[in-house]
Amino acid sequence: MLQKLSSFPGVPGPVVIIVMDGYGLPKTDVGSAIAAARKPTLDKLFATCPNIRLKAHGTAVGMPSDDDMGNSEVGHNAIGAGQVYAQGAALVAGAIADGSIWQGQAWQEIVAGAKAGRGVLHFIGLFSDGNVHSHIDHLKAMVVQAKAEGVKTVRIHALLDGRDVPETSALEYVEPFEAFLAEISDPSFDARIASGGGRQVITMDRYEANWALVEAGWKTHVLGQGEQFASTAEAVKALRQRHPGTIDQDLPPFVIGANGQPVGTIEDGDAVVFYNFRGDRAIEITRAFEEADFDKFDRIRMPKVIYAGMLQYDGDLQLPKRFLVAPPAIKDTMGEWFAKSGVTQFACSETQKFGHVTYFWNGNRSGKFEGETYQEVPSDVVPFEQRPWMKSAEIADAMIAALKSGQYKTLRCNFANGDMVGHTGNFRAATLSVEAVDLALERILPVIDAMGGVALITADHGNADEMFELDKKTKQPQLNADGSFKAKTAHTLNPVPLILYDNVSGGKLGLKQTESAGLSNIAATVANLLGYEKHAKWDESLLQIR
Ligand SMILES: O=C(O)[C@@H](CO)OP(=O)(O)O
Ligand SMILES: [Mn+2]
Ligand SMILES: [Mn+2]
Repeated sequence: MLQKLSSFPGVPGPVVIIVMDGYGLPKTDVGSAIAAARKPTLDKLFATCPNIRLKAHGTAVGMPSDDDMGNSEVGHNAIGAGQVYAQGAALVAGAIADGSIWQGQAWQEIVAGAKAGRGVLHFIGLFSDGNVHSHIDHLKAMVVQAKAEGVKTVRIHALLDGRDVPETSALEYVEPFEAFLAEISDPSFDARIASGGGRQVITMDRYEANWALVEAGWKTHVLGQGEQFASTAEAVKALRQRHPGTIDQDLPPFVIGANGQPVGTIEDGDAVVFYNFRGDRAIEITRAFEEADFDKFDRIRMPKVIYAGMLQYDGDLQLPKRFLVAPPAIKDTMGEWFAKSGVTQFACSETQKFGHVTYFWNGNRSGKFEGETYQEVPSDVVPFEQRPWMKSAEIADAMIAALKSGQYKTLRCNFANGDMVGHTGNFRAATLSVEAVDLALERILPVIDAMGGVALITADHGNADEMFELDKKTKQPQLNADGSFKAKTAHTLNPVPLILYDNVSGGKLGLKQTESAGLSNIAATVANLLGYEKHAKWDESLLQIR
C-alpha cells in the first residue's frame, strides 16, 4: 500500500492523465503543425492553468545520449514507472561494447544452431540508426562477430525506415552497408541483404492492427516471394521511380535474387535474429516464428529455426523465449502500486496506441493489475493523413462514459493524432490532427469538473511540433529539388507540456518547474493528487500544495 499524505487528502474526484502522443513544445513556430492549428481549448489551458515543461528525450528517458529523440516506448515506460531505466537502445549498445552479448547463451545457441544446419544466419529488423526500434551498428557488430565465430552465410532482411530518420534516406544506409557486406565476404563467408521493404508495409505491425503486414513480411523474408532485384540499392531506386512521392516507410516489399532464385529464403535448420530491441512492432512476427498453433495467417511453410529476439519483448508472455540481451527490469510501476492501494484504473486508446497506455505503461507487461479496466477503440486501417482525426472522438466518448460511471479513481488515455499523422510528413493533416485532439479535450474536461476531478495533460515526446527539416543554422525549412519544404517524419528532441487542469482545489494546487523535470516525475505527481505519498523508487512529485 502507498502511504496516505498527511498534508493533502487528495482531490475529491478522479485523476485523469491525458497523453497527446507526439505533442512537443518547439523552439520556433516555423514548421510547427501545433502552432498552425486552431486549438482554443489548449490555448486557454496554457494561458490559465499551471503548466511546465518536461524532458522527454535522451538520458531523461533512459536513452544512450541526449542526441536521441524520445519515443513512445521509453516515454510511456517513464510515465508509468515513475523511474528512468537504461532502455533497450542503451542496454544493447552496452552489451556489444563490453562483449557480454557474445557470452550469452542465446547468441551462442544462435551461432551453434546456424552451424549445425546449412550454416545460415538471418537478421531481420529496422535498417537505420534511428535508435527507436533498432540501430544498424548493432547489426554490423553481429555480422562481424558471426564471421569471427565461423558462420558461413549471413542473410539480412532489411526494413526500410524513413520514420525515425529522414523520409527518403534509405540509400544512405543501404549503399554503405552493401559495400561493407561485399568487403567482409570472402570464399569462406557470404553476407548479403536478401529481402526488405518499407516498415509500414511489411512485418512491423503492432497491437494486431493489421496482420496482413506481417503476412506480407513472412512471404518476403521467409518464402522469398515477390519481385526480384539484383541488389537492395537497385530495388530502392527502381521502386522509388515506379512510385513517385512514396517515402521509405511505404516502399513495397522486394526480394534479392537472380533468375527467379531468391538468395535468402529461411529454411529448416537456419538461425534467425530479429534485431529490433523495441517490442511493440516485434511481437507479431515473433509469434509467427515461435507459435506452433499460429492462426493469424497461413504461413504456408513453417521453417524449424533457432529464433532469438534482440530483447524479450513481453515479460508476461515470455516472448520470445530466446533473447540476446535482458530487457530493463521495470518494477514498481504506478499501475502496480495503485492496484495494491485499491485505486481503480481505466486505460483507453485506439489500437495504434492501445499497448502504449497498457503494456508500455506497465513496464512492457501484457497482464493487467487488479482493478484495471482497459478499453481499445479499433483504429482505422488507412493512411492516417486521410483520417487525421483518427479515433479522437471515440476515445473522448469512452473516457466520458468511464468518468461518468464513477468507477475509476484514475483514468488515462492516449490520443495518437499528433504522432501518427506527424509521421506522415503531411503538414496540413497534422494541423487538423491537433485540432481534433483539441475538440476531444473540450468535451472531456467539463465532465472531469462535474466529477470533482483533475487532469494532467501531457505528451510522450514531440512530433507534430516539427514537420519540416530545418536548416541547423538559419532555422528555416530545407528545400526539396522542386522548391517545396522537406518534410520531417521523425520525433523531435523538444520538451513536452505538463498542464494541471484543476477546477476543484480553489487554486490550492500548482506545478513546480524544476531543472530536471521529466516524464518520470508524473507518477509521483499523480499519487499526490490522489492523496498518496509517492513510492520510494519514484522520482519526485512536481505537485505544489499551497
Ligand atoms: O511508429 C513507431 O513505431 C514509432 C516511431 O518509430 O513511434 P512511437 O514511438 O510514437 O510509437
Ligand atoms: Mn509516441
Ligand atoms: Mn511516433
